[in-house]
Amino acid sequence: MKSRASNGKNAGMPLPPSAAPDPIARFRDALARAAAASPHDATAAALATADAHGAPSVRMVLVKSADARGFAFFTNRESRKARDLAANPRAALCFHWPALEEQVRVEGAVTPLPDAEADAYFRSRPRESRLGAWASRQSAPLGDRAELEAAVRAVEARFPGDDLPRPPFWGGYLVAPERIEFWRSGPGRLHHRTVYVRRGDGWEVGALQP
Ligand SMILES: Cc1cc2nc3c(=O)[nH]c(=O)nc-3n(C[C@H](O)[C@H](O)[C@H](O)COP(=O)(O)O)c2cc1C
Repeated sequence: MKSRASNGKNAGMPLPPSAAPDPIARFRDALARAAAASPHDATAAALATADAHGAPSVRMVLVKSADARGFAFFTNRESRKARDLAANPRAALCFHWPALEEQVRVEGAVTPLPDAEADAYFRSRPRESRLGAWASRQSAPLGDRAELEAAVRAVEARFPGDDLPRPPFWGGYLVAPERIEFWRSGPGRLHHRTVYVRRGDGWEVGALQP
């Protein structure tokens, strides 16, 4: 079977400036191109964490911002990923944009985002999502679905108005990148890989074999 990423669609296309000194700007450019190229949410990324014993786990998250500080996502702070991050505050993100035949990998240390930022983002979410955040003890075992629906009704009763505050167990995390790799497909699987490694205030840029 021919993989989507092997058809050399990007062959002959000018490479983005591989020596671009700012990988965050390059990421934002790629994200904008991905958002324009496909109806799928381009901010979706696989988030890999590891527990105290180094055992990895991975799941998708939506990366809500990427700037000089890092890549931000929001979640339940008692979830499995949050427990991993408490024990081992490092993570990796992987974005894949099939329409572009591009991938971006990010690795770095993780810190919780300030509560004020989590409050601001939580307020921007639809009421249903805010109710769900309150009702779900994310990653805990679920007896049956009715249990969850009852939890939603209990939250609705507790907060009848539109003013639904952020649950204390819900918040954001920031992955401060130490390494960012841009991959794009090339002909004959001779793909293009450019890696940026944090060096002090700047970035060291290099190429990797495909
Ligand atoms: C496309 C996509 C985006 C998701 N975004 C988030 C997110 O931003 N935050 C979150 O907590 N879970 C998100 N999820 C659910 C997670 O993948 C995961 O099921 C959940 O966070 C529990 O993971 P954990 O038990 O490893 O902590 C998303 C799932 C998908 C498929």
